Order: sequence, then C-alpha cells, then structure tokens
Amino acid sequence: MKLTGVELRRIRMPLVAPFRTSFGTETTRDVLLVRVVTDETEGWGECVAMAAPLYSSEYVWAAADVLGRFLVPALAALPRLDAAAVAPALAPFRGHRMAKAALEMAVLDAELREQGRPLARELGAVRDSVPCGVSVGIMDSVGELLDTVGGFLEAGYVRIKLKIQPGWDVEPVRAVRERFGDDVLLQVDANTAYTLADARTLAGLDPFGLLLIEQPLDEDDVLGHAELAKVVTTPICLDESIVSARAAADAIRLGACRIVNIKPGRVGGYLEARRIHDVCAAHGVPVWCGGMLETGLGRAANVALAALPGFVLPGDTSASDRYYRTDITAPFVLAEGHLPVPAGPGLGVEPLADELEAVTVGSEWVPL
Ligand SMILES: CC(=O)N[C@@H](Cc1ccc2ccccc2c1)C(=O)O
Ligand SMILES: [Mg+2]
Repeated sequence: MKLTGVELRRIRMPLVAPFRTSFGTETTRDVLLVRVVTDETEGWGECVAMAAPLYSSEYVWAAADVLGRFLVPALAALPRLDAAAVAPALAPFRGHRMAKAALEMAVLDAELREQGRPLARELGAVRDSVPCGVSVGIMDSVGELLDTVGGFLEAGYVRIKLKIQPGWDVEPVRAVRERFGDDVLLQVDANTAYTLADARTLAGLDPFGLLLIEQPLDEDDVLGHAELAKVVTTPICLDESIVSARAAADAIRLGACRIVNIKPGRVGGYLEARRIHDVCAAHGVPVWCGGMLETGLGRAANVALAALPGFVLPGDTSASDRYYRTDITAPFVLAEGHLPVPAGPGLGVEPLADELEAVTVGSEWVPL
C-alpha cells in the first residue's frame, strides 16, 4: 500500500440529549475524522478527543494540529505503509494517544479493506454479537434519572452505568436499586471526581451490589486507588489511568484495580487495546469496552474489539440512537440487548456521503 493522501475532517453531531458527567455537560459532539487514501483503497479513523481537555489532556484542535504538523508527515516518510508500523513511526512524538489512535485506525481500515479482512477477525474476535451496556449522565433529579434508566432497560440494555460525583452518588444508586431491583447489572463512573478523603462515602456504595466503581480518583493516583481498594469492597475499575499495556500491568500489580475499561482512543489504538486485553487476561482481570460517544465508525471498531474473549463484561458500546438521531454510518441498532459485530472488510462500515456532508464543518488535505 502506498499513501497518496490524508484528509482531516471536522464534523459536529448534536446529541439527542445533554450528557452530563463530573467534568462537564456535552450537547454537541465535535469530532475529528481521519481519511487515509492509498493507491489501492482508503480507510477511516475517528479521534475520540473532546472539544476541550476535560476528560484527558487531549482536545480536537490539538489533535488536528499534531496530526497535520507531525504525525501524518512521519507516516508519509515510511518506506512501507502498514498498521503495525504506525505506532513505532509515531513513538518519537510524545503523548497525543487519541490523535495517534485515529491515524492507526485509518491505516488499519485501509489495509484490511485491501485484504478483504474484517477488523474483528484481525483482532481475534470470538463472538458475532456483543451484549451492550449504557452510560447514564448526572441528572437534575432522581425522578428524571429513574425515567431515563427505565427507558434504557425497556430498550434492552443489559447493564446500567451511572455517572456519579460528590453529592450525587449513594442516593441515585439506592433509588435505582429500589425501583429496578437487585438483578439489574449496575455500576458507577466518577471520572476522577473523588479523593481518598471520600473513602467512606464511596464505601457507602458497597451495600448495593455494584459490578464496579470506575475511576473514582485522579488519573495519576494509582496508589490512591490501591489504598481505596482496602476500604471499599466493590471492585475498582480504571479508565483514565490505563493509557497503555504497561500502565495496565502496573495498576494490576499494585492492586489499584480488579477490572479495566479499555478505550482504544485513550491507549493509542486498537493494536495497543488488544495488548491490554492480553495483559489483563494473563492476570485474570476482566475487561470491557468503554465509549467516547463515537460515531458509527468508532462504534464499529469498538464492537469488534468487544468481541474478544476477555471482554466478559458489557461495555458502553451503546446503539447509535443513544447519542445521535442520525449517525454518519448505517446505524447500530440494539437487538435483544446486543449489537452485531461488523463482518465486512476493515471496519465493515463507511460514512454515508449525504449524512457525512450534512455534519461536516471543515476538511483539509494534509500535504504529503
Ligand atoms: C460513555 C462514557 O461515559 N464515556 C466516558 C466519559 C465521557 C463523557 C462525555 C464525553 C463527551 C464527549 C466525548 C467523550 C466523552 C466521554 C467514560 O467512560 O468515562
Ligand atoms: Mg469512564
């Protein structure tokens, strides 16, 4: 494969409802897409960075800049273009994992399309559909939360995840348990909103039979999570802290987590995501696929990843209509709480021209 061009495309997708977390409220998703064109085919990548550096240090403008200024030129300099060569070629540039992940994803899509090989096959999928959970934001009232959770259970989601923050934690969890019973698979995600001083409050969640408490403390407070794990009996799951396979191995060995949320964008790509899956499997640590409000492009790749054997917990691989009225690909529709793993070459999906044009706010070709 020979690289002939790279397009950086900015799209804006309105959310069907505001999505509130401990770090802010999102009403519109500002997404950067990467299209890699080769002499044989083309591939698509999606950068999961937000418009502002609130989830991690990355944000869309910075990702577009680092791709255009450093990452794409480094890729263009490669003698041979293949997905395995992307991460090593980009390694000299520090960080920017979400930008790197988008570029690697586009090359992987192009390479697999050329080979006629589905991404699920390449990654080692063992299932052709995956059970789906849903992430529920912080709401203005417990009543509104219960209505929203009821709607998602009606829709067939097999697991509910509640965003929490100090002042919105034990009460909403108790209300969901009282209304929907003890059998609903339930977990919470704090997005780093607590400190070790809140250990007693977090232990207050233990009576509710949660699957896990996700990232209660700071991204870099791995030892704090190990301390917290001695006080809280609910399993700790890490998200923001797990930026690589090495970070996963260290966190597990330090006793900082018993479960890992794998997000390909956060860790630099789907190939590193598979390595994290393998490290966790070797330690007997269950994993699940996190979500970053991806369009159908990232959703397709996440569902393929979620079909690997170690993904034993339902992920945040929700249907397209959980976030968007209209997706830029054929929509992912929940069926009996599951999404089908794409079976076509590469991602198995591609943008629908009209839908893509309708949400495009900018496009630039990166000179090679
Ligand atoms: C589904 C879910 O909860 N995702 C993230 C948080 C999150 C929340 C809001 C977002 C808005 C724009 C882009 C990424 C975002 C990620 C998480 O697991 O921590
Ligand atoms: Mg999370």
